[in-house]
Amino acid sequence: MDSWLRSKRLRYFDGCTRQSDASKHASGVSEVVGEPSTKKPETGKKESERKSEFGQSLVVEEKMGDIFDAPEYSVLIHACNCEGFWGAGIALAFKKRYPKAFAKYREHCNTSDKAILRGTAFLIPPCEVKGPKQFIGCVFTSGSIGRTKDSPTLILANTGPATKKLLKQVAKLRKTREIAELRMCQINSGLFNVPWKLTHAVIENLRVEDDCPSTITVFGLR
Ligand SMILES: Nc1ncnc2c1ncn2[C@@H]1O[C@H](COP(=O)(O)OP(=O)(O)OC[C@H]2O[C@H](OP(=O)(O)O)[C@H](O)[C@@H]2O)[C@@H](O)[C@H]1O
Repeated sequence: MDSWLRSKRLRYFDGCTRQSDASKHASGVSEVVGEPSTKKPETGKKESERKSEFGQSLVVEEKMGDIFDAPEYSVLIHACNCEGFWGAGIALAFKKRYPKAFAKYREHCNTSDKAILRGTAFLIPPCEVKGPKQFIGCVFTSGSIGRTKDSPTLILANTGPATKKLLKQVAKLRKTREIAELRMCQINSGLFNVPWKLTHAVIENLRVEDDCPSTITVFGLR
């Protein structure tokens, strides 16, 4: 693809920072993200080379394995609805492992304006009395669940802004807390029914501010 056109498209993604933007432009997103990324992973580049006056590109590293098998004080990221349910899939596994974090997530949903939750993020500090101490990173990629979940187009439009906001929250946290790893599951690819390669393309095309983590490791079971 013509590099100028490609850079315009990437800028379009990064520009969707509010739900209203995401909704407004959602119809154009599937065309962009439906195209498999031709961009080579930039893992070979030095961090300084990936940085520019516009921030840095995000590197997505993929590994096979269990997201929960992480060192303590890692950030574990998963996709959430805005209704306050972790009722199935990996969310249910989070709820069982981290019930107090679930209570914080539910309270956040219940006390927030649902109209603006989509495309945002919520970082929950370790709060369990028992079990491993982990930060839980919630990215709100769909308003609801089941048959009323958002369309794949809208979920993808929410994913970029939500991930960027989470990384910004991690950047702030890193100033005062030690963080071991940043782990994400293959968000949106199960119950939200969005092929992982489309979400992957959105995330790896993000540009983040220089103080944000520059690498996300995605753990998949297949
Ligand atoms: N231990 C593990 N380590 C690594 N990867 C693991 C894993 N266990 C499962 N996976 C994979 O993790 C991906 C996500 O798959 P999921 O279907 O769960 O999540 P999603 O992001 O599509 O959808 C979110 C909504 O699902 C929920 O349920 P409710 O809507 O509440 O009913 C929420 O509340 C949200 O709303 C799939 O690739 C799984 O193979």
